[in-house]
Amino acid sequence: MTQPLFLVGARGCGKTTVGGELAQALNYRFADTDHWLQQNAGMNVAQIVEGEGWAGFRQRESQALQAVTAPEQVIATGGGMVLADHNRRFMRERGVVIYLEASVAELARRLEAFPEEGQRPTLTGRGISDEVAEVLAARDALYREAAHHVVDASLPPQQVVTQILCALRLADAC
Ligand SMILES: Nc1ncnc2c1ncn2[C@@H]1O[C@H](COP(=O)(O)OP(=O)(O)OP(=O)(O)O)[C@@H](O)[C@H]1O
Ligand SMILES: O=C(O)C1=C[C@@H](O)[C@@H](O)[C@H](O)C1
Ligand SMILES: [Mg+2]
Repeated sequence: MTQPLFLVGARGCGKTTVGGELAQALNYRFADTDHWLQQNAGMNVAQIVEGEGWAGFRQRESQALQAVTAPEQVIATGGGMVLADHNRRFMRERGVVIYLEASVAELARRLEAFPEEGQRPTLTGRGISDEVAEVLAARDALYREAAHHVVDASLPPQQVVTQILCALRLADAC
């Protein structure tokens, strides 16, 4: 199997963290669309949104997705990558898409501990817990629609990696 692997899910579900460990386990390269686009723009997400609005950011993240997609690549996407129908279709057609599912409580706990405001400016103007609940309610169906596999992302990163390897039939002890 050499297809790119796309990790999707809400802010804080662990796409970046798990993606790096998954790439190591498979000896694949790792790319993160948020990191790619911030480097390419010379601005962080908050600065892009301030200058270009969310519409400008969304355009840049679609470009990032196209730019980093390659064989033997694990790709951590931004939490809103699935909003565009063309991104969902592109990921499903070009590779294997994995939804890292976690509860609102778990996501809010992680985001409160590690807010990284430069990369995660507010989406709704609400507090973290209310925002996570509102955004997940709106997007959960899109993550599921995009995904070939759903894994439990509330477990420690190595266990999430194992679940993914099992879903891909790349591990023996599942
Ligand atoms: N499986 C896990 N168990 C415990 N903590 C985790 C886990 N995965 C990630 N974290 C922690 O949660 C925080 C958010 O993780 P990460 O940045 O990987 O999420 P993300 O899905 O890439 O978010 P974003 O959509 O904003 O890019 C990090 O500080 C990370 O250490
Ligand atoms: O959930 C979202 O819409 C976002 C998640 C982050 O990964 C970044 O892509 C950005 O902050 C937007
Ligand atoms: Mg990330």
